[in-house]
Amino acid sequence: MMVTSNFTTIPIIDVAPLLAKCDDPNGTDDKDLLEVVAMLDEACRGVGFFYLKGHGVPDSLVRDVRDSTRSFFRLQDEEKLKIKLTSKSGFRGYQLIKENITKGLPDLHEAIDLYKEIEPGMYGQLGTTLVGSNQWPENPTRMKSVMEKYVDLLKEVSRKIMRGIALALGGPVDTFEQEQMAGDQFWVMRLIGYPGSNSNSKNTDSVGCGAHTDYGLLTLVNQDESSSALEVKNQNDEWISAVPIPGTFVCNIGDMLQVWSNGEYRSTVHRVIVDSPKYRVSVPFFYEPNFDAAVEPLEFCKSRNGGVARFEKVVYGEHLVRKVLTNFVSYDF
Ligand SMILES: N=C(N)NCCCC[C@H](N)C(=O)O
Ligand SMILES: O=C(O)CCC(=O)C(=O)O
Ligand SMILES: [Fe+2]
Repeated sequence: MMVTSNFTTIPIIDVAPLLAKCDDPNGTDDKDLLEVVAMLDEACRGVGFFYLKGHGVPDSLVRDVRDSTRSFFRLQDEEKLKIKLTSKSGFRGYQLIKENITKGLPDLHEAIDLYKEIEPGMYGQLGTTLVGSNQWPENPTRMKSVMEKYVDLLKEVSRKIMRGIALALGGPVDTFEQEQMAGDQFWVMRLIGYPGSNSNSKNTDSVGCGAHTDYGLLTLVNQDESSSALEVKNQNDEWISAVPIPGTFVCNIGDMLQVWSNGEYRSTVHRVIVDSPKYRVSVPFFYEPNFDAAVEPLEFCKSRNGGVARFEKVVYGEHLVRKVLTNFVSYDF
């Protein structure tokens, strides 16, 4: 298939046939499913981003996730800081505007960081930085139950998309469900609020989140419908806007899938530009490999490239912890 990396649009993929049939032992020959697989292959190869349509997550829940996030960020700082993110909280909790840094510059966003629970001793030394449970606010009271329900549904959608991606890469359907890969997958979720800005130029006052790639397998972004802010970089260094499309998630490939696919699928650089006076809420869910997965190019991907590995082996948890430890102005709190 043609690799078109100077994309100017982001494809929309209706994954309903894949979700319906990917767990059925005979379903993977289905014509509609294979059509989705072909579209995934093209999108992951050429763009690294696509809109996920037909995901089956109820719109009321998708909205509730954004609305409860918005109500929390409307509270006074004093209230929000009751669940402050610290090194002692396993980097879980609330961070103020400009406390998160990307490439050395503070980002114009506030956020709550959530991770799958890690109990003391799990993963040995590797797990210590993120040991803990998530911190939930008193208000809105429904936040915890809304988010936990949402995480459960998004994990299942993501597992099925990864089945489609496994087929798209030419591997067995359950490639990523293997015990040592993402059979006991980790997850991350960020509830993010971007303050409105009057800046209409793309200067440092308008960087909601600096240019970066995501760390794991697959990201599903639930963004406000009314503000366009997420931008994706193509190979000509042009920024393509991922305008919100109601009823869809923006979906993109993370660093670990880039490594497993031996670079056939890229973790594409993206950023968030805040140049509208309107407050924007966005909630990315990150579906990740096992915390302790050792990730290296898959044999069936490498073989298409003369058996040459384009990436070195990386342990996902080490990659994540390295990022977390450099993501904050000061984590000595
Ligand atoms: N868990 C994920 N993928 N989070 C993405 C955050 C990207 C911004 C972060 N400050 C950075 O510099 O990476
Ligand atoms: O705010 C967004 O829409 C995306 C944020 C993002 O790229 C991230 O948190 O990794
Ligand atoms: Fe991102």
